[in-house]
Amino acid sequence: MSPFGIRLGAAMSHQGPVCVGIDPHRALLEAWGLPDTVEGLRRFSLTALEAFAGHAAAVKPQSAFFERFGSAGVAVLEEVLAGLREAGTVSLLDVKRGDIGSTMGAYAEAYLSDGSPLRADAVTVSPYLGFGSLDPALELARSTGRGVFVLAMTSNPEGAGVQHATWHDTTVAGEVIARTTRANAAAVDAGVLGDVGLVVGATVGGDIAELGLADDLAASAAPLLAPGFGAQGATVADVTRGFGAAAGQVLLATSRAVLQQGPDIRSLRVALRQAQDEAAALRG
Ligand SMILES: O=C(O)c1cc(=O)[nH]c(=O)n1[C@@H]1O[C@H](COP(=O)(O)O)[C@@H](O)[C@H]1O
Repeated sequence: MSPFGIRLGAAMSHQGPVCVGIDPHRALLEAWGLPDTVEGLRRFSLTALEAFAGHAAAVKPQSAFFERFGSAGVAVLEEVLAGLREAGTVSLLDVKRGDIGSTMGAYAEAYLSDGSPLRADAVTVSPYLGFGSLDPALELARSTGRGVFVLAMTSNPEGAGVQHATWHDTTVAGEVIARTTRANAAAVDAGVLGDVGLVVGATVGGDIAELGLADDLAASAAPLLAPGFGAQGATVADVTRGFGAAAGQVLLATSRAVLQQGPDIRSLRVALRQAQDEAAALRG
């Protein structure tokens, strides 16, 4: 399998830089006329899979909405991940895991090893136990052609209290970006997207400018997963303004704004296409 960054970069060029989420909220199940049960979850998820697989650069199931139903819900998540693999669509599993290194190794095996039923092309990880605690995930991802997305500047307003904090003359977010740049050294030299991505909310463009981090983001070779587009209010213009030189690395993430158009598959695809048309402006 070629490296994750290369595969994602190709998919973004081919389909447009949009990652569509599969977030089976209780309210969305209801809006789709489905019961809030495992069977409702399965019908929702397989409909979304059919609508999006092969039509988006990446699809991002949010684990919490599946875990809510216990092991039967996790089995549906496995089914979705297998469907994405079969379709050749990049899967980003949103689990935001982070733990001490030895336990992080077990999370890495769960999501990034070749034999695991929950394997995805990439997972979201949290660096707040120290960036170095993520090493087992970074190493396994690299060796299996997979990737990770490290939380750097999240889309929620509460994130700034931690992420803008200063430590040894740098902000926590700045340190996460610097460590990611080092982890992506080979990709930086080659001028391609690396296997270590960053999560930078589409809503935080103003903060990026204020903290002076746009050039650092651009130099990191990190694909930038940018949630907050659509339901959380961010627009492509916000991203273009705030991300500056890094806008070309952005993979816009959107879940509810598209899913609200279901359950009709054609309507889901139209909403996805609309997001992709808007996002095209990011690539110049
Ligand atoms: O890692 C994420 O995907 C993520 C990071 C972040 O900073 N903000 C954020 O909203 N997300 C996720 O992105 C999705 C956004 O969903 P919508 O607001 O419905 O588009 C949800 O699955 C969130 O958990």
